[in-house]
Amino acid sequence: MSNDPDLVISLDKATVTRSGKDLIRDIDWRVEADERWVVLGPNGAGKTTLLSLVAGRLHPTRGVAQVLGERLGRVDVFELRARIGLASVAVHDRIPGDETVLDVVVTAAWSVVGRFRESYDSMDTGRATALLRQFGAGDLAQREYGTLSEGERKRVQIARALMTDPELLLLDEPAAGLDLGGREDLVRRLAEFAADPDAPAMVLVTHHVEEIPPGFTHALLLREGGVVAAGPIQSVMTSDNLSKTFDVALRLDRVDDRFSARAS
Ligand SMILES: Nc1ncnc2c1ncn2[C@@H]1O[C@H](COP(=O)(O)OP(=O)(O)OP(=O)(O)O)[C@@H](O)[C@H]1O
Repeated sequence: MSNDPDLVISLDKATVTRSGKDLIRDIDWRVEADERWVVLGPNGAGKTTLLSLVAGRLHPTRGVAQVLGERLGRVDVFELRARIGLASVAVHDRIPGDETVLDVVVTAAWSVVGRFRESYDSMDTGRATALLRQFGAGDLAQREYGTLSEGERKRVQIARALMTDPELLLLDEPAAGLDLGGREDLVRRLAEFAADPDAPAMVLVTHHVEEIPPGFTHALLLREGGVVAAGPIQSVMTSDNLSKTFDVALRLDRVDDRFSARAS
């Protein structure tokens, strides 16, 4: 086991098998504290499975998975999960629709400390409000979560994931379902956040190269449960690698730190 304190994720030949099928297979992956990764791949490639693994929601069937220095399968995942912020549809499904947005964000802290409180600490409320503002959802604090649009919910989920000041932030398709203006606004906010040296290590899953925020440092391309390429974003994000990943001839363009792709 590595003792490198900056190593946030360390997978060695990690494999997750369900119903006789390898959903991800022999994944070797290292993520350091100051890195911001994008995980890209087509439908069914295993992106969500990989994210669930590093979120401590799954154990590897084979191989070794270490997150924040703890080996999955050997550690109390409840404590580990408290150190990880996860924004995903799975989290959304557990949020009651009649809860106010502010409650949705503040209660992330409660579940971590594992105690019930009748009223908020003003520090919690202040932090939640600041996070909602940071991700463009400040005006929504008093709304019922169930009444929000998909794009609005995504912003609230990110604020909730950050409420506990996690050491690792996992974002599952944060821009999915957003309109063009909403996507561009969120990409800009994520880019600003990624540039903050105090921000946690990040892993962002997406299908679309347009959703990669500038400043993201590394990319992992997945196809059929295996890694096509992984490493610094400049060397991994090529037309060749992208074509292999999506199994279609693609041309990748990069302008001002933003990517776009089309069939070639
Ligand atoms: N419990 C399970 N048993 C069998 N197959 C499963 C199970 N869970 C997921 N799969 C399959 O594993 C593959 C990888 O799923 P996963 O959700 O990780 O992919 P993904 O890259 O996130 O896909 P998408 O982009 O469509 O969300 C898919 O083909 C899926 O149908």
